[in-house]
Amino acid sequence: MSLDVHAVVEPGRLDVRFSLSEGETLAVLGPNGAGKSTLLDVLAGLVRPESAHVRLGDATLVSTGHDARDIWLPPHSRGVALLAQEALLFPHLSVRDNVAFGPRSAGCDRAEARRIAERWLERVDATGLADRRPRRLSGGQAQRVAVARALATEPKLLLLDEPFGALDAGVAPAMRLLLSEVLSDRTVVLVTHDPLDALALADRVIVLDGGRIVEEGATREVLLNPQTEFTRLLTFGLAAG
Ligand SMILES: Nc1ncnc2c1ncn2[C@@H]1O[C@H](COP(=O)(O)OP(=O)(O)OP(=O)(O)O)[C@@H](O)[C@H]1O
Repeated sequence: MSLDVHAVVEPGRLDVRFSLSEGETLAVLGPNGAGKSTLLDVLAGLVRPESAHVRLGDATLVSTGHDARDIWLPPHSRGVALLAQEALLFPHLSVRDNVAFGPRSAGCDRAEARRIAERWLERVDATGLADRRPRRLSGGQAQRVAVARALATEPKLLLLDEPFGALDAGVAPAMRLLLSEVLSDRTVVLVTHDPLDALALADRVIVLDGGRIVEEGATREVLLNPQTEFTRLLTFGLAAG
């Protein structure tokens, strides 16, 4: 689904306008406090902007501050899934039931939800983990299950918040490869501190600072021709590769 965003949250916290075509991945970069998480929270429905117009495909998710007819879709009605830094699996459910939870909540019967869960566990190479409880998973395994859980709901928009942030450096490349496979043709907003994530996964990049977009464009264009000090430092050495 295409995404059109105009959102203003508190003075200086966020003031952005951008569009994303169906099937594109957008990486959001920026220094600490730039507004990256606030942007994801607005899209997920966890923060109410003062003024905003957010459309996902044909659906208006938020329209506030424009006229008397405010629209505010609650998080569960948006078709938006958020994958956070920590896997945040339900500890009392097996891996299979964690992944089946979304399809069940969306109205699938038990057998259908189980089939969907098993298909997604296979996609993320976690079939052998299906009967385990989350406490018996490594960080990398838990994050793969979290990817399956997020995608099993067939979200129209997937939000990724530092998806490798809590993983050991040795595990991150395998996760990056997995995501590059399962994210193709999906509409995705990815917050990251790592330019390699952007290069591997994103079609386009925006750089935020002080809540505003200070650079935007095709991934390579932005990363190889940095216009701000932040991006210059972040990508130092990339051009040589
Ligand atoms: N719950 C909140 N209420 C009010 N202001 C907040 C809240 N959370 C964050 N802020 C402020 O909003 C601004 C943007 O913060 P945000 O967490 O979105 O930045 P970020 O780019 O995600 O940073 P980081 O990389 O450190 O996670 C900051 O000035 C921050 O202090």
